[in-house]
Amino acid sequence: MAITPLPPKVSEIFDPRRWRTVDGFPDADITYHRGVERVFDGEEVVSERDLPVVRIAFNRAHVRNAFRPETVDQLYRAIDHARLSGEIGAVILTGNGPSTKDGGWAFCSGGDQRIRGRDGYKYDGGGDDAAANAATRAETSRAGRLHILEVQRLMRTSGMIFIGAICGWATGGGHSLNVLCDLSLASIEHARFMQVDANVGSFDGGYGAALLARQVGDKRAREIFFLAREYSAADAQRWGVVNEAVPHAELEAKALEYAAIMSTKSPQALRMLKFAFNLADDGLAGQQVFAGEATRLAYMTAEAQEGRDAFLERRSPDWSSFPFYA
Ligand SMILES: CC(C)(COP(=O)(O)OP(=O)(O)OC[C@H]1O[C@@H](n2cnc3c(N)ncnc32)[C@H](O)[C@@H]1OP(=O)(O)O)[C@@H](O)C(=O)NCCC(=O)NCCSC(=O)CCC(=O)c1ccccc1C(=O)O
Repeated sequence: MAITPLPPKVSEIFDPRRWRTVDGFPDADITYHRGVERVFDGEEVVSERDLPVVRIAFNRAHVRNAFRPETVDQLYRAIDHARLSGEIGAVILTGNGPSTKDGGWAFCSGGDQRIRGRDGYKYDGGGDDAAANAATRAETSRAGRLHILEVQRLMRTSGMIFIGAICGWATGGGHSLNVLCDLSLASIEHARFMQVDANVGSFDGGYGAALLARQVGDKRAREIFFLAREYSAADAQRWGVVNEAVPHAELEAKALEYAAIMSTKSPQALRMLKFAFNLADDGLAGQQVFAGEATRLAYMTAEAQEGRDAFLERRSPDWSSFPFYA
């Protein structure tokens, strides 16, 4: 059993003793850690075991954790890595902080407005002029310019449970990411919510608006978008935008507690429940995700295996031992 070095403290409320750095992600715009249980003998770690939880955090505190295309690529890659490992039940999505510039905290303030061009957000070096655009077009079109929406879909279709740990501002696309989280916690002292999309000529008319209306009710969702007024962690809890408002210092510990509780539950049951909650709102895409999992379960039965074996053995399938459940 490997014992890994304690990671650097990436955020004021990040506890290095409870995490290890995930190898292969030397990204600057996000940080990515795997949860561990370490047993200490004084200062010395005597044993360590991986837990089924990861922490993915925006790491651009100087701009209130606004995302640029590179951030979105890195975020997508980390989530996908966790998903494909088959070892992760919960993802804590948060922001590192505070800003060394002014001490401000942010979960995420949405798209980085400094690199927003006429047709979307630009990769580094891709300005609004034709020459720069030509140079970056292939890269840009590969990943998509509003590809935070791809992250939203990945969050929705992955069986992992996303826990938003809202440590500061959640605005614009960051507000939407909180809406997308399956569960959310907000820092009483620092979490602040404001759906500013309409201030800057943007509109998340997908999950960001429709799912919000599911959570807070239609009139309240319209108020949040149309008036773009700031609201607090307490408001967010009262309105159903987050599950709990907790003291800032306890935010990440509480998120880990949620993950630990869920790790005592059946992974299959949690996955099927998540997809069942999503099904109606996601239409046929939601039905496809739910049905995909149902098919996976069916493949594990003797009945489905009889169908496969009969084909491979060039005989008629014998269904006689399988009941008609009704
Ligand atoms: C977040 C604020 C309310 C915080 O206010 P305050 O604490 O007073 O701090 P400031 O002094 O304003 O900011 C500190 C520092 O950070 C810079 N900054 C903050 N936010 C951004 C940002 N989003 N982009 C770039 N830079 C930002 C700010 O300029 C300061 O820098 P200095 O150099 O120190 O001056 C407040 O900052 C604020 O309102 N920020 C802007 C929020 C915003 O407009 N967000 C974008 C909304 S639009 C969006 O997110 C679209 C996203 C998207 O891709 C999308 C597209 C299509 C469909 C769906 C989506 C989707 O929403 O997902």
